[in-house]
Amino acid sequence: MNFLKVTALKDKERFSLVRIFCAFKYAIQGIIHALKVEKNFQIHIVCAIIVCLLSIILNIDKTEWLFIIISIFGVLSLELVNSALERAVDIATQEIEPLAKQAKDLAAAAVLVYATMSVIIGVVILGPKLINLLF
Ligand SMILES: Nc1ncnc2c1ncn2[C@@H]1O[C@H](COP(=O)(O)OP(=O)(O)OP(=O)(O)O)[C@@H](O)[C@H]1O
Repeated sequence: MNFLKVTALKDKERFSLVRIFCAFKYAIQGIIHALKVEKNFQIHIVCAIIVCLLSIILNIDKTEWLFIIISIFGVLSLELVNSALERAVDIATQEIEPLAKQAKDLAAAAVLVYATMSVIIGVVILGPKLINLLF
């Protein structure tokens, strides 16, 4: 192991507020980038805002809020991972590759599975209250 690698390793092990701040800054840059260019992420954000507004109007309780929050943040996180994986695959190959297709389809499937669960949670929590309000 050369000197630079040892120094980098030591630096990583050392508690550093600057390093934590930088990691936070890069993560925020990732979110801003996704907000600007990722259509699916933008759609999920709009859906999340609508669900939150409905939840406030329908006055859901604390436990219901926890389920809604876990659903929203879970979908958003998976969407970000999906976008990252798409980029990683695109860097790995520009060719049409069965493995590249599988990697992207599997990542998209992960979002779909979690989003389906989130819709079910939303319907179970908000559905009856919405029906009561409207009829
Ligand atoms: N290199 C590749 N080889 C084979 N199939 C690919 C490859 N790249 C993409 N695909 C297929 O095309 C689909 C769409 O890929 P793309 O990179 O456009 O992502 P996307 O699903 O459009 O994502 P987003 O809309 O979030 O950008 C993938 O799910 C996959 O099935």
